[in-house]
Amino acid sequence: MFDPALDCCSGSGLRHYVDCLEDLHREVIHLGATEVPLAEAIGQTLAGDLKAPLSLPSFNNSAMDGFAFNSALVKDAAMDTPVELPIVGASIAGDNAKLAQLNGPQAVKIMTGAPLPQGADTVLPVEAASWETEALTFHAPYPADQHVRHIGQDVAQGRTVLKAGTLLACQHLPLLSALGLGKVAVNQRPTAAWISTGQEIVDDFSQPLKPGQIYNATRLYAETIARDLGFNLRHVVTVRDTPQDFAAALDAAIEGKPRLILSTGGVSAGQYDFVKPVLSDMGATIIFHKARIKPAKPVLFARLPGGSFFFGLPGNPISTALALRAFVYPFVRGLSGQPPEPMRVATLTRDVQVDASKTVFLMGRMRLSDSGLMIATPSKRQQSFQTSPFSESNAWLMVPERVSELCAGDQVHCLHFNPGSN
Ligand SMILES: Nc1nc2c(c(=O)[nH]1)N[C@H]1C(S)=C(S)[C@@H](COP(=O)(O)OP(=O)(O)OC[C@H]3O[C@@H](n4cnc5c(N)ncnc54)[C@H](O)[C@@H]3O)O[C@H]1N2
Ligand code: MOO
Repeated sequence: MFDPALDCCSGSGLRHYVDCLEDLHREVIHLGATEVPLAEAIGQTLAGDLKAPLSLPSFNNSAMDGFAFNSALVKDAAMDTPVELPIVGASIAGDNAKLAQLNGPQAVKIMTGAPLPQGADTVLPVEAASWETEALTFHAPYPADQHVRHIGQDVAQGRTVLKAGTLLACQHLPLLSALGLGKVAVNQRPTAAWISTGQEIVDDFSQPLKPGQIYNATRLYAETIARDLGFNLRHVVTVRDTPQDFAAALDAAIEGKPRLILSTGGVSAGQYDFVKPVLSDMGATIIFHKARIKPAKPVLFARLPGGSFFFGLPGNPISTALALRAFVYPFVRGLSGQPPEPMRVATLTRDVQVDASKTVFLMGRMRLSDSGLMIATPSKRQQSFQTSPFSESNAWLMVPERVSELCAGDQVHCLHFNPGSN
């Protein structure tokens, strides 16, 4: 007999998304900092403020190929009283012989980036100079401080150049490289193990499918998005969906002492949905199971006896992707010492109707309109087995509980698939 209280789709008795986020937040343990080579630090967050160990530039130097001299020497130059400065040498970038020094009325040839000789205060570009091999001739005064790049004009030594928590990206590399920072302290990223479950799942794409089999739609996605979601996937397996196979896979994963173990499938209500009983048998603490959301309703979060955290991601590919983005990512951010992610807001381009009994995440596309407004268009197809609308989308548009309809022009909160793409 149909019992509305047990109706899987009614949402009653399931945990509110916001309560799940609070549960996750409560379990967060800050993993601390680690020093990594600069190139590896990209995509990670700084553990502390980064101070400049040297000034940039670290010496006064020329911004042009030309001649360096002291402007006071030519202050009285005029057409009928020209001033000649003998050219006594050259300052070349990287030539660390002796820093050229000017003694009295002299000039030196100087190359872009070469140190400004002592006694010089200005640079005349070669195209603007009247010169022969031996001397420069001035028929007019020339101002001080032309084409000179001063010590610290980019960065002063000791200055905080990047704040703790900054997500390091490629644009930081020229600065950090110029400062010679070969290693930087970043917040540790959690390590993770991934267990795909299901006897129907085939990982080898060269293998023709037998009746009832399907290719693994989420393993490669997980392996690839892990970096952007802030964790290092170290151990990846696919196992049959029996309690014994899953328990063995879990034991093997635990041996590697990952901070996170993520599995797909087996968390719903069917007879093969063995994840929760296996976890309970091994003494895990189930922190939540099933949320008032769509998709990914059966998502499960637990603490394992050895100290790892476990996420049971629902097996439908789109549910797996949502659970990774909306549950695993906020937790990983916390582990890595980052504050909660501010959600982005966009203007809907069309009306949507949703089930108001749950928080609904819609696949869609966010983009800047021609007028510079962030707009979001939900896909017309939203089923959790549908990988093709997902492939056309770049964000989840979140419609909170108790909202059954949003209209074109309304604001909607969005989670970009790739959190680093802001
Ligand atoms: N009676 C009920 N049935 C279902 C409920 C429910 O509440 N009552 N919830 C549905 C919802 S919602 C979801 S989501 C799924 C989640 O199920 P499981 O996590 O237990 O996952 P499976 O049953 O193992 O698989 C579901 C579906 O996804 C396919 N799958 C699994 N892994 C992969 C993979 N790596 N690549 C591609 N496809 C995958 C699997 O073949 C199934 O079709 O349960 C609903 N059922
Ligand atoms: O939550 Mo399931 O993800 O609706 O298909």
